[in-house]
Amino acid sequence: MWRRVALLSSLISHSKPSMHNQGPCTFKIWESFTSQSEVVTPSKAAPFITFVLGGPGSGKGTQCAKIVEAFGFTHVSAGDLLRREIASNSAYGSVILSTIREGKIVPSQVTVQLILKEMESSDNCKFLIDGFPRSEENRKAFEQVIGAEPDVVLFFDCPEQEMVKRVLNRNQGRVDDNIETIKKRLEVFDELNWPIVNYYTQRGKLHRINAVGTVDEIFEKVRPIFSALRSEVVERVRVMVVDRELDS
Ligand SMILES: Nc1ncnc2c1ncn2[C@@H]1O[C@H](COP(=O)(O)OP(=O)(O)O)[C@@H](O)[C@H]1O
Ligand SMILES: O=c1ccn([C@@H]2O[C@H](COP(=O)(O)OP(=O)(O)O)[C@@H](O)[C@H]2O)c(=O)[nH]1
Ligand SMILES: [Mg+2]
Repeated sequence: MWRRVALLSSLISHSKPSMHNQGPCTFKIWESFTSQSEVVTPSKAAPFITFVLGGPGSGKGTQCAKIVEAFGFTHVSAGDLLRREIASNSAYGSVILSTIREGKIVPSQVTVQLILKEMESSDNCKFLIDGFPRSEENRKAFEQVIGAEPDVVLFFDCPEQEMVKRVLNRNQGRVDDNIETIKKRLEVFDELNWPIVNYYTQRGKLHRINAVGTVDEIFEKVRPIFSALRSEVVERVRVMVVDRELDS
């Protein structure tokens, strides 16, 4: 059974009170992390979700900003949420920091809760989830909690050499933008990314984009994907609003 649940995000000790039932895109969350089902049936009244995959420095964040501007999605960067968690001195902060320093993957439970909390605090119905999932375990945890699969998955495919160059020039003061951590991140990416790519390819959801070229050249490959989806997104938003009105 579907039911609206008090938020998983409330499991995070410092989290603010839930904003669910406030925005037009309030959505239903699967009751627990422990659902046994592997493939979860998507709900019509679910937000429109795009996963944005790609190695470190492949241009995920840069392209997300362009998609937000052109198509009005809300950008949810998993990495930014984790860094915010570190900065806020939360209970998980030190574990997250050491995990990021080592180029490893933060436990799904933490990341999924942060993403859901961010989505639930938004009035929007269409989201870009940037830099997530980073493992099959991430993917399963998210899909079980939200009770749906993403609608679209973008994969920015970029040669390692180019990714390393971009990360080393990023200049955002990140603890993981150094050559030692980048090597580890690339190893982790190479080990864990391909099963996710294969899974969504089989499900007909994956768009592989060659991420070499200028930012604008790459966006011209991204734009038609979202242009083609426009009516589907509009319909989803309509269903979500009707659902909320019926619920209230
Ligand atoms: N197509 C591109 N060509 C050259 N540099 C880029 C391109 N796209 C992004 N960058 C730069 O590369 C760095 C990494 O980009 P970013 O969007 O942060 O990647 P990711 O989120 O995948 O790690 C940033 O400094 C960004 O300005
Ligand atoms: O779902 C996620 C997203 C990020 N990270 C951690 O946060 C780091 C930075 O992620 P971000 O997406 O910001 O890096 P980018 O790929 O954009 O360089 C990663 O290397 C991981 O250690 C994670 O564990 N799970
Ligand atoms: Mg990024």
